[in-house]
Amino acid sequence: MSTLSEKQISEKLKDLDGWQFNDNAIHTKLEFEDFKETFSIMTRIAFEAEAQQHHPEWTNVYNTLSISLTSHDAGGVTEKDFKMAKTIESIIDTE
Ligand SMILES: C[C@H](O)[C@H](O)[C@H]1CNC2=NC(N)=NC(=O)C2=N1
Repeated sequence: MSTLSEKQISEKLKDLDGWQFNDNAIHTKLEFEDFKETFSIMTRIAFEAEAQQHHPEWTNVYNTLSISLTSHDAGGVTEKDFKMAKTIESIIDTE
């Protein structure tokens, strides 16, 4: 899959709340009630990531979760990253 241009990325970011582009990836930082809720969401994201064969780079500290998405195979941001970001948003919205 081919990488998106910076212009395409900023257009697509308009459909996503709280995501930014820098360092060749799209990023968000989320905050939840407590560790249990955060890790439960991470588990759901993990199953979806496996299904899409597209895995986040992430850091969890207690109730915060920082996520970066990039397509290593392609060397930049692709549609796969936006698909995963949308999936993450839909998982969060059902909480
Ligand atoms: C073979 C396998 O599908 C690839 O290595 C996948 C796995 N998960 C991946 N996840 C992410 N975020 N980027 C990739 O380029 C990627 N490649």
